[in-house]
Amino acid sequence: MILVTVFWGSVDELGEETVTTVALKDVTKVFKDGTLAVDSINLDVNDGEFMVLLGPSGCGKSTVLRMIAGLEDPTQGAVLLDGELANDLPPRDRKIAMVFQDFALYPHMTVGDNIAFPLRLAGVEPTPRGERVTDVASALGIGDVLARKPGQLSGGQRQRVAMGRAIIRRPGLFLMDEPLSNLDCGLRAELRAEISGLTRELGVTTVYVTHDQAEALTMADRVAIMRRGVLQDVGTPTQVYGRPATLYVAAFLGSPRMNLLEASVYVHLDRYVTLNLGEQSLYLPWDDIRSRAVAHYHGERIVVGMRAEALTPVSPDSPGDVLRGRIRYLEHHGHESLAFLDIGATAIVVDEMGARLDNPPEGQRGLRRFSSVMQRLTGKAVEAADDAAGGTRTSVLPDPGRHHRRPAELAVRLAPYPAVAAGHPLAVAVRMDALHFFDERGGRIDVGWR
Ligand SMILES: Nc1ncnc2c1ncn2[C@@H]1O[C@H](COP(=O)(O)OP(=O)(O)OP(=O)(O)O)[C@@H](O)[C@H]1O
Repeated sequence: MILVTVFWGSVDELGEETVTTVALKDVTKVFKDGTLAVDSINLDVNDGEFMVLLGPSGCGKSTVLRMIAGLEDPTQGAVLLDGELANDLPPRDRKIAMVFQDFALYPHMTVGDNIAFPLRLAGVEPTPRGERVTDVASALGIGDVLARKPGQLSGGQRQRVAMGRAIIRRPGLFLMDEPLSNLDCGLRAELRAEISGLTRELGVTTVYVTHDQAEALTMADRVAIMRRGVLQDVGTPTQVYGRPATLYVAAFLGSPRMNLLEASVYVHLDRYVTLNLGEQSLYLPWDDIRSRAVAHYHGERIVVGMRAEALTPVSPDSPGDVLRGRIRYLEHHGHESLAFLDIGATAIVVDEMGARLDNPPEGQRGLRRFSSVMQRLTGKAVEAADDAAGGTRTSVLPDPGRHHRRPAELAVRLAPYPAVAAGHPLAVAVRMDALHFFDERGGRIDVGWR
């Protein structure tokens, strides 16, 4: 573990003020060839925060980072650094340090000279420069390779040198673009702990780009999840994992992936809401506050999400919220096994293009019709439901792209050496409070939205 005991504030090595906060206001980037890379993004990164931009390849993460660095101009919107409009500020005046995926070290210079380079450029005298390099290198665990050239280093060492060069001026804002993606798995895990430890210890604001959810969830104070230029969700790892704002985020985060099942909704007023999954149903009790929000979809299809941790194997005759099926196949992962269960349901597979249930167009009319029936029947209850749904549905507009369906294979966690095998029947208790609900556009159906 890297230990740095000096507190680094918002003044850099040369005593210059540094930037510590970033705000993006309706930032859009359209490239010359017409590619819409970033679509009206709003994001605040707070002082000292470790913000991770997460999303698949091509979703626009690097373009966001490059706009913060000043390497790309936004087509529209404002990039604010410490609250000041920075759209026209050249990169060198932004007081930001950046680390890239390919390290970008000078091959002909020694490690020490590489790390010292920003200080040399700024005219710092050799003696203080040398002392500073020694401090930083020993903090990064590369004190013994200062005389080597980058070509004589391992990938992990090269990445540490790149970090050293970036932090030597004690920046207030640190941008990192997939800094670990060229490293092997074990080293990535080691370095991600080091990087997040180091940046926290330094109190430096960090924006970190990755497509690796494990990196995002373990390192971030907050994660911003992007898809095709659109920001889908922003929150702490617990928030985005525990209450994903969109179907896409639900499908993207977690391993095994969240089970996403198509369900038809039927309301039995004052009793429960039936979630018909095909051959089996789950029942959301009416006194569960979420049933009011789900009830809006009476007669329609929604998506019910359940992570493997919401499912516990039970004996086949167990009462309550239980799904029964047959094991299609097992996957052994050493510390656990996963069983994939045929339960006679339909899975929604969210592909890169998007997710949408092709509800009949009259679906919305059905909803309104149902609401008015509810209103007549219950009066107040509908107002509450309306409030809940209106006030809590996410404002994110997921891209209504395509999805596909296939027979569901419900992922269930089992012990490492389970007593069951493919073909065996299995029953699982469902933790109803751990279910997620999404509408036909991929937006979350919820109450008490964060
Ligand atoms: N200079 C450019 N001209 C045209 N299109 C570009 C340019 N740079 C990037 N793009 C496009 O903009 C979109 C977003 O690219 P960006 O590099 O920001 O994605 P990313 O999420 O960082 O992906 P990756 O993880 O693969 O680096 C992609 O469709 C990409 O092809």
